[in-house]
Amino acid sequence: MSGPPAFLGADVVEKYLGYSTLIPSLEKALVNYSRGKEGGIVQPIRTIVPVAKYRGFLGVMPAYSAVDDALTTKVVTFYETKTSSDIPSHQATVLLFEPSNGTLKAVIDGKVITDKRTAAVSAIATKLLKPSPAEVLCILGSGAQAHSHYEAFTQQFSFKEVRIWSRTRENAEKLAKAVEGNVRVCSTAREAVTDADVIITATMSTEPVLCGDWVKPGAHINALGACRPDWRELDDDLMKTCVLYVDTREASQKESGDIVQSGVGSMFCAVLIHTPVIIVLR
Ligand SMILES: NC(=O)C1=CN([C@@H]2O[C@H](COP(=O)(O)OP(=O)(O)OC[C@H]3O[C@@H](n4cnc5c(N)ncnc54)[C@H](O)[C@@H]3O)[C@@H](O)[C@H]2O)C=CC1
Ligand SMILES: O=C([O-])C1=[NH+]CCC1
Repeated sequence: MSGPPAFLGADVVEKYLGYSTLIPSLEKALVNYSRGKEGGIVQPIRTIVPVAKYRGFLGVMPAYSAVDDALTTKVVTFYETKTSSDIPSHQATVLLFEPSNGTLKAVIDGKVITDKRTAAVSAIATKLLKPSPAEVLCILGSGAQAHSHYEAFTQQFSFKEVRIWSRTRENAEKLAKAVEGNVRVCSTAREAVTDADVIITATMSTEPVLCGDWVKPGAHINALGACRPDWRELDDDLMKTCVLYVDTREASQKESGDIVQSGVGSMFCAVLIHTPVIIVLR
């Protein structure tokens, strides 16, 4: 009889899950996922259970990778309004199983994984799609995803200027103080995105926070916040004049409010809308 599962807490995940290994692993996982059956990854569209009474959601995200021989499920909860400052809006746990017999091998903190894997996927897309030169980075939002994206993007790229906007200026200033490097806190989203080459929208907004006519043609946008069909970050103008890239066609057409509520088009700037990609732990 195998022993109890290992427990890997947030501090361990934070220590050992670095972008230098995470990004190449995710690049392989994304390629394998995109190859369909040949890629050997089974990752059905996640199940989301609304907890309407509390404006929350429970997400269950199973996956099996034949190439890694890894069987896992992430369980995530996320709430539109925080009940207390010390409980994050998003909490997650990853369960890792022995694929040959189903034994639970590890219980792993999923919050740090979620923060880092989402930023890593945005960085992978940005590496491929950003304009050249790309000198100005703008982040809309100041929460956990904004922070992880800041860390990943300032490690992976060298921007001359980084700007942050948040609906609560104080939170944007807190993030700017918490990170290394110069950050300009902007008073409006429009000020932050004007002439930006790479834009990250990482808010939990249900209405657009980024308008097409603010965006420089050719800019690259990583839009990750609107992961419910009735949430939005990007306005119709932007959605109808962009080249749209998604990591998961089926999931994005079901979950992304920016896609569900607006439809898609094609023009200059590239937008990555990504829904969950589970990382396969080695
Ligand atoms: N695409 C993906 O794979 C993932 C997407 N997400 C989504 O990304 C978003 C950000 O996640 P976290 O940073 O973890 O959340 P968080 O709670 O740490 O931060 C949320 C940010 O959004 C801002 N915000 C909330 N309501 C807003 C509104 N109405 N207008 C403008 N700003 C608003 C908050 O001020 C805060 O800066 C969420 O919508 C989350 O569901 C999170 C994880 C993965
Ligand atoms: O992938 C994920 O864990 C989530 N996507 C949106 C909320 C949480």
